[in-house]
Parts: sequence; C-alpha cells; structure tokens
Amino acid sequence: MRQDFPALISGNSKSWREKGDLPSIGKQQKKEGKGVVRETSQLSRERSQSKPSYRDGTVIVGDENLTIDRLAQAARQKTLVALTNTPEVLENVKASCSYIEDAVAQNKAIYGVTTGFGGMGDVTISAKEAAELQNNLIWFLKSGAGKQLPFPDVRAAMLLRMNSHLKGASGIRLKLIERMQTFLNQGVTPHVYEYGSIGASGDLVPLARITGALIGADDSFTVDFQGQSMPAPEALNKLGLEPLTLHPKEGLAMTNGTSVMTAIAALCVYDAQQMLKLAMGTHALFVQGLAGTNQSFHPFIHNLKPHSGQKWAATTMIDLLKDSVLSRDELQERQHLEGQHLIQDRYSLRCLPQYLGPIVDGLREIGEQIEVEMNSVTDNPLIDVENQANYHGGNFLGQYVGVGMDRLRYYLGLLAKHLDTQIALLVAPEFNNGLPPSLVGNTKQKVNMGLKGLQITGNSLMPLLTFFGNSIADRYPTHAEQFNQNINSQGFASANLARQSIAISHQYMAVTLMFAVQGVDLRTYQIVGHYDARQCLSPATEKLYSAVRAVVGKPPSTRRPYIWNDGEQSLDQHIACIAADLAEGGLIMQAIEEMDIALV
Ligand SMILES: N[C@@H](Cc1ccc([N+](=O)[O-])cc1)C(=O)O
Repeated sequence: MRQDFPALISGNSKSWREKGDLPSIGKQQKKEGKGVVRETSQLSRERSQSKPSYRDGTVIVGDENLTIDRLAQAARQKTLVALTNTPEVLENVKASCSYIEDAVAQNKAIYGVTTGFGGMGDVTISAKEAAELQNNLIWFLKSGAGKQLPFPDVRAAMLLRMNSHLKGASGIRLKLIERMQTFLNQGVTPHVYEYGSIGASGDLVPLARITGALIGADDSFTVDFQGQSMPAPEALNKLGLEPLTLHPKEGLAMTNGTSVMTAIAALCVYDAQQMLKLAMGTHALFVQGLAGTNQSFHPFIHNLKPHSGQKWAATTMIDLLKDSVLSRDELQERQHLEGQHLIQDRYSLRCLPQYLGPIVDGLREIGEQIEVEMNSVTDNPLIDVENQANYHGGNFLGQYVGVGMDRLRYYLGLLAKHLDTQIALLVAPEFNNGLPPSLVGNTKQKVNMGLKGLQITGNSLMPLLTFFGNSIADRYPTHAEQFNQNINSQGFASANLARQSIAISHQYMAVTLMFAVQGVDLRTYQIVGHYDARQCLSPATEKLYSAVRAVVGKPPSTRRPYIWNDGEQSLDQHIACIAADLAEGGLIMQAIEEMDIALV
C-alpha cells in the first residue's frame, strides 16, 4: 500500500520512479504495540511542524530496535517517522550536548571538538573556533563524485543517523535530529553522490552532503523536494525552517558514522532475502517442469545432516510441492517408472537443500549483523553522560557492512549459478524427461527455436552475478588521510555493488521465471494433454505461476503454452515487465508473500 507524504506542498512523486528508485513494495504495515507519542514541553517549533498524523505503523525512533523490514518500509513506502518521547532518551541527548558545551568552555582535549580532524588531530582548536571547525568540516568533505544515490537509500540513511544519535552518546542537538524527521516525513531527500566513502571514518563524504542540506549551508547543497530538485535553503524556506549553523561536535557527530552504507546494505539484505524466497518458488516450478521427485527433501535425510539452512530448504521444498500433479510424490514410496526417469534426480534437484543451505544461513547471519549495525552508535568520540566521560574509539569502521555485502553478492552469484543449471537441464531433451528442445511450444512449425535466445541472455547475466561476488573489503588499504585511516572497510563500495547485484538479479530472475513457466506448461501437456498448468501445479506454486502470467499479460490457456510460436511475442519486453515488477515488489513478490515462505 503506497503512502504519499502528508504534503506541505503538492509535489510530483513521479520522479521517484524516474530516478530508478524503488517505490512502494505493496506490503501492509505491521501494527506496532507502541503508544501514541505525547507532546512534551521541549518540543520545538520544528518538531511540532514535522509532527505527523500518527498512524499505525509509524516508526518510533529511539524506542524501537529498528529491523530491516521497518527500515525498508520507512525508506520505500514512506511510513511516517516519529521521535520517541521517552524522557530518559531525550534527556540523554540533551545531557550529551551539555557535556560538550562544558568541555569546550573548559578547553578539555576532545578529538574533533577541541582538535583538528583525522591526521590533523594534533591541531589545537580554541573555544572560539570550535563551532567554525564543525561548519568547515562539511565544506572540505564536500567532495563526492558520480551519480546520485537512490532516494530510498538516503532516506534510510537519515533514519539510521537519527537512531544512532538518539542513543545519547553523540553530543548533537535534538533540533538536528528532528530536522531529519521533518525531511523524512515531508519527502525531502538530500542529493548524495555515489562515490566518496572508504567506509573507514564511516561515510564522511556522503554524510556531509546530508548535513549540509539539513542545515541549508548554501545553494550548492541540493535536495529533492517531493519530486522537485531545489537548493537546500529553498527547501528549508518552504518547510518554514531557518538555516542552522553547527555547534561544537555536531558536524563530526553527523558525518562520522556508518549510516549510509548500512542503509544501502539493509535494503540489499531485504531484497536478497526476498530473492531467496523467489528462488525457492522458482526451483519448485523447475522440479515440477522436470518431473522431479520430492524424495530428496525427505526429513529423514536432512535430520541426519541438520544444518538449519539445509533443513529449512528441504522442508520448504516439500511444502511448495505439496499436491502437485507434475512432480513425483515419493515421500512414502518410490514411483519410479522403469526407463522413464533416472532412479534419482540430478544434483541441481537432488542436492538443492545441501547447496542452498549455506546461502540461507549466510543471508540470515548478514541480516542479523546489519541489524546490530543499524541500532549502534557509530561516531567518535562517544560521550558517557552517566559518568561524565568521553571515550575515543572507532565504531565508524564499517567492516561488518563491507564483509557482509561481499558475502551477500557472493550468495547472489551462487543462487544464479544454481538456477542457470536448472535452465540448462530444462532445455536439453537428453536431460529434461521428455520436453521439446529449448522448450519449443509449437513443435510442428520447424522454424521455431523456442527459448534459445532467452537462455543466452540468462547465460550473459549469470557470470556477471558471480563476478559481482568478488570481494572488495580485502582490497589493499589506501592509507587514506595521512595514514590516519590506514585500514578501511570499503563498506560503502561493497554496499553499492550489492545494490547493482540486486538489480542484475531482478533481470536474471525474470529470465528464470519465463523458463519455469514454459517448462510447467509443457509438462502439463505431457501429463494431462492440455497446457493450463494451474490445474496441475501445487497450490503454492500456482500463485507464483499465475502472477508471472499476469505480469506479462498472457493469461494461461488450455490450448497453448506460454510461448507457442517465436514471432508472437517480444521476450525482451517480458523480461522488462517481470524485472520491473520484481523491483517494485509488485504482483510476483506479493504472490511469494502469499506462499508464506518464512525464512529461518
Ligand atoms: N573518524 C575520525 C574522524 C574524522 C577523520 C577524518 C576526517 N577528515 O575529514 O579527514 C574527519 C573526521 C575519527 O573519529 O577519528
């Protein structure tokens, strides 16, 4: 269900699509058991201005442990965001600011507050220069390159920055945190470049763009305002907000952290987990298209090698294949017919749980780590208000993100390699248990070559996905910034590559689904003498099948399979429709949700 911004100004939301961003993912918001946020006396004008009309599902930042699902809702579906009203949380934020004020007045040595930055941390900064130091920071960090990041990534980054700051260890005013809330709820998204972070001091350069826009530093900081590009000061003006100057520590608190890479990574984990579910559904179609058996998924086998991901994959396949007329139900006994089938399926079918298990477990673990990162304080130095102390450390190093996104891309490559193998089986009469070569529909017309071209396209995408599986976190240290940042995570680059990998995976899954649909139609004909696979598929996979047919605009029919004669459709248009539907969380992902494939 798409939510529009509670518009202050009527905007053109079309540009979200035009910029290639991911709009609504069509899921209902979960009801949160949180109370309605009460107004408190400290609420500033800004806060009340950005006060959303609280609805079920509002993300209450500072109260909730943010999950990837909730972040995706806020970033993509524009779920409203509210600040907690828990007094201790708000008091801690204020106390951390007071701590910094006192420290500056007393000339205490605190990195980046009364000293210069990074490798210039030996420069002493006086109380008089302390604010200027912060405002200057966003200028020398205004050095990004390349295209703009997608808006949902930037929205997710602002939400994570708010979440980090509300832990009360950063010394940043509530006013600035509230401004991020306003931007999120009013659909104002800073323009941020796609290159410029080594993931070491967190995402200094991208976060500086966000900071400059929030405070309206000058016209060169620009934003998207509900579909319209404009200078940040103009956007603030439309919102009725004044430009701000940063107080001591605030520039550092805003820029020194992993929020942008973690935001991108979290959305990639969300998409990769959806992709895994989709791959399971697609494999279940393949098993049926190939007239495979479910015996390979028997619990007896998997209880004897009980990796959780493996067991999950086996159980899920049994569920997905239940009551299929096309695959062989051999959980109780074998239905092997002499001479028609191999006594056991080839490995891409038979070893499916063993192959997918590590991917299932790996994606789960990455998700857990990204959620820890999302709920962390990632700047430096950190203020312990309770003990009136500050500590210098390095929570801004995004190594969990860098390594996690390397792994995520590697897993996407492995998923593609497996699906590619199923396609290869399906098109080869030697291996496909009696289907026509290249899944030709009308075999009487000898010029028909079926899905030959489509396979080649698939073969061009799969190696790209395995190539994207190469790691970047291990690239040599760039000894950045006078050797201060002499080890770095490349987490931002790794996450950006993961987003690209997801986009290619959507194209690849489109190709894969087209094979799966044609395969089950032809198998249906072989078994019952007509082409409407809905009547023979397992009820679970029928949903996926029907969604694909709906998206390509070709309803199932008893008379013809999905592809009959080559010249009757443009396969490239079908790929484009399916890939777009996947990217938008449209009909196909809704079908997957209805299939209830719950990840472990
Ligand atoms: N992440 C650094 C802070 C920092 C380093 C370098 C820079 N800089 O701009 O070079 C800025 C900020 C630290 O906390 O030690």
